[in-house]
Amino acid sequence: MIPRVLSIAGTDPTGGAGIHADLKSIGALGGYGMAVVTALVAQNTQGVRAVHVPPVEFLTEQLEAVSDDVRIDAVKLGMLHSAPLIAVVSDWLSRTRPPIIVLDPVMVATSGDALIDRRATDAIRDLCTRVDLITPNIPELAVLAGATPATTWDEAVVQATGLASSSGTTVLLKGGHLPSDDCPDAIVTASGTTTIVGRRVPTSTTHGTGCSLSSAMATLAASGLSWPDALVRAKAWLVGAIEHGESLHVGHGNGPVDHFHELRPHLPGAGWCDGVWALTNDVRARVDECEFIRGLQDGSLDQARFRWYLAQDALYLADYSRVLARASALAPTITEQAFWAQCAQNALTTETQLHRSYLDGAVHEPGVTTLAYTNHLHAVAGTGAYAEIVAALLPCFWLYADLGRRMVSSDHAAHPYHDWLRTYADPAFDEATRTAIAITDRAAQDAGIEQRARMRAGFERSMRHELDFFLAPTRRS
Ligand SMILES: Nc1ncnc2c1ncn2[C@@H]1O[C@H](COP(=O)(O)OP(=O)(O)O)[C@@H](O)[C@H]1O
Ligand SMILES: Cc1ncc(COP(=O)(O)O)c(N)n1
Repeated sequence: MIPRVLSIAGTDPTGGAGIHADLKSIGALGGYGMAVVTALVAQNTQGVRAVHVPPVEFLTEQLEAVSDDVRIDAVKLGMLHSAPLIAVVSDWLSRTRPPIIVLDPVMVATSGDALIDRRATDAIRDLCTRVDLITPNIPELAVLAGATPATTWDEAVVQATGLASSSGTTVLLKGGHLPSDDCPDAIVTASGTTTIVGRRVPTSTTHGTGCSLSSAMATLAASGLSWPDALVRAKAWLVGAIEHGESLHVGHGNGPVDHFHELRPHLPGAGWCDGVWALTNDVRARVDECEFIRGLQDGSLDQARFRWYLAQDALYLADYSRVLARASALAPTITEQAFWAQCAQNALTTETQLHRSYLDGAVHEPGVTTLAYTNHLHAVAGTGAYAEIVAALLPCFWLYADLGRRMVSSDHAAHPYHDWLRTYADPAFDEATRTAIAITDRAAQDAGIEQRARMRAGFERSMRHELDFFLAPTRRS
């Protein structure tokens, strides 16, 4: 039988928490999801902006529309914003008596914003006595236990045991908020504790984890699993969802988890590069605005500044070529090895030839900006894996191809920077950039979460060095 699970909760228009997370979790664990909305929340991965609570009579209408028609196997209770809403839900629960009720006593969002009003806390405490499982996080447990937030797992177990005794129900104690390297959870009753160990994923994509876990527990219990067995399954699923959250590229704050990661092993992990490219939009907007780029485009750039830039760029390219050669040395296939070797060669010939035609072979010293960028690339090449090296190399391809494509409309045969503009608008350069992106996407797909975090850091750092490189000619540093 497919369990019919009803979430009674608030909304999250970005789809990561509240009823949206609940419906995804219920579906991911094999249930049929339904939802009654308690509150409309204008929120995203960065925080809560506003909460609108429809009249309580309408909450009753929604609840009855479901229970008049559908046999409900489990209910998950999420954000219950105020005491009158809790009274309506409580009354409906007494009348319909669903076989399984899980209460996630949502009080504060991961962003730190309050999600219930103060008077609702007492009503939640009362509701705890009427459900089968309560899933508080550490701060919520402290409120319900009338204590200060636990700072150790043992202290949290004591508080959870007290809550289980006083409410006469089972508590799912969650270790997410404790400052430890692991991330245990436990099923706690007045008579004992079953701890399920878990590893902590080093990520900020944890928006909606509490919502997701509680609805997963409701679904698994409705499928016949005991609370400890349900927790073992839910936790294995959730840790994977947390690990895959970053590849969704949703939002700039605490991103959501990937509820359906178990459905996707067959799909290519395309899109990693698009995600990090979008994360650097602000840096590239500053590149577009800088005096150097504007002058290059309309031809008004001072020739001396351009020559200074080219001298630095020639020095940069000599080092860039060495790092491209390192990517070639580490490439997993002959095709990729040949691609990077060709790029290393191109950096030394085509582009430095262009420079020689402007620079008359004069010798120059690298500026601090040039050194900072090449030091970064050499550092990645020295210690990083292939995936990290290609991610750090990519901004130089992509930014120039993007600029070349957009600036070509200003080019003409008599443009003072015609050669420069033509080089980067060359379709062959665009093609090489697309290959570099495809290689980096594939490398990201094979990388683990920590390596992807390093790839992202290296990509972002290279992009900031690109911006500095365009700012440097104006400062001559
Ligand atoms: N970084 C993380 N790595 C692995 N599991 C985590 C991480 N953060 C939270 N969890 C798990 O997510 C679930 C929700 O935990 P928690 O953050 O404590 O609650 P809430 O989301 O309600 O604040 C728990 O199972 C917890 O162990
Ligand atoms: C509508 C709603 N309900 C709950 C949460 C808590 O989210 P989390 O699971 O991250 O604590 C939220 N942000 N929004």
